[in-house]
Amino acid sequence: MAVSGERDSDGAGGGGGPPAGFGGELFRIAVVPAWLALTAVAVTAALGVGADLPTVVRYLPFLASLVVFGLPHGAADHLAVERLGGRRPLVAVGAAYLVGGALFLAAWLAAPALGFVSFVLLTWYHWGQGDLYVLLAVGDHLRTRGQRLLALAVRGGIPMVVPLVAFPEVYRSVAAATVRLFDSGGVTVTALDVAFGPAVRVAVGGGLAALSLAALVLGGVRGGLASRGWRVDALETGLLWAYFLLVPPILAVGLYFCLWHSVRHVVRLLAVEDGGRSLAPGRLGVGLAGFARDALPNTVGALVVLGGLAVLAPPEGGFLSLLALYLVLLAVLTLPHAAVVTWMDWREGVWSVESESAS
Ligand SMILES: CC1=C(/C=C/C(C)=C/C=C/C(C)=C/C=O)C(C)(C)CCC1
Ligand SMILES: [Fe+2]
Repeated sequence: MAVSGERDSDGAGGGGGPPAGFGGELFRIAVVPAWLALTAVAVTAALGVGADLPTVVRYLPFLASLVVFGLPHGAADHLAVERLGGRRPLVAVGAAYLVGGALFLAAWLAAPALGFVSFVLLTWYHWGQGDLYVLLAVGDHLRTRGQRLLALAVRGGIPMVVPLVAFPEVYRSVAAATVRLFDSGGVTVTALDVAFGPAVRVAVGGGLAALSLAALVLGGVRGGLASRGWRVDALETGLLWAYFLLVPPILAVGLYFCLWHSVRHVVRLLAVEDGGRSLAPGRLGVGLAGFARDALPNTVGALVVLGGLAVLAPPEGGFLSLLALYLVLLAVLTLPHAAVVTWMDWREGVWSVESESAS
């Protein structure tokens, strides 16, 4: 695996990578179950079963994410930094959350439409980096930094762009609801209207499709079509495209957030914690219980911040407006969380390649 092997003694930006054997455990625990779940939902949607799904069902994954995997997945960031040998983790991570979160909130207050766009771009980066780590753990077809950047762009882009291509009305209503929290006149959402028109949708959808193909062609050339990494990549890229094209987006993004992105991150944290011992068969329950304990205080803290946000930007009532409020919370938390994960990536050697001459 491209970033596997022993972690450097100081680990600083070195070619550490996921602990040995992590790829196999990650695959068994986090990767395959998510494939099965998302495939089942996509097939159900394709068959038209559940076309008239009650509204509440579409919102259920986001509701569940308040306590299961979603919101808690970032709540142990300070421990991850500590376990990877970062100095003064509580102070550093606490400051990142306070300063980063406050800055992002200020941006939402000053320019809500810009806040929404920045949030989508931030999620694009963060969900892309999450998948890049997993791809490096399960295979070795991403040999160069350029390929890794491309993989990040494709994997983060699918959940953010494909719903815009397939369900522009829902996308627009989510954007409008977040903007309305801060601007009751609703004037500023019209600034985004061009993004929901056919020209932009065809351009970004076509662009992402081209990037997806380019990433897979490059990966196939470098790693070989029979390599495990390439096969996983190709299967996941195809699955995610189909899933986000078919499944109503609030349901699709909510399920992806809980079952795909967050589960992968939690498994990464467990691997970092004890070199993957708690991922062994029969020990997972103990590992997950430990994670739940670690994440509990900050998850409760995040829920308190959600209450504070509700006072600052009162939702209108109704599921959409409540989701909008929750998305603002996620935005404010994701900026520092993505910064922490970027540090973890650097520490674990995600961007170090054996020889750039190979690129
Ligand atoms: C709900 C939803 C959207 C946005 C969701 C986002 C941006 C979620 C981000 C969550 C994060 C960053 C979680 C932490 O890892 C879209 C695509 C605009 C439209 C469809 C419905
Ligand atoms: Fe995350």
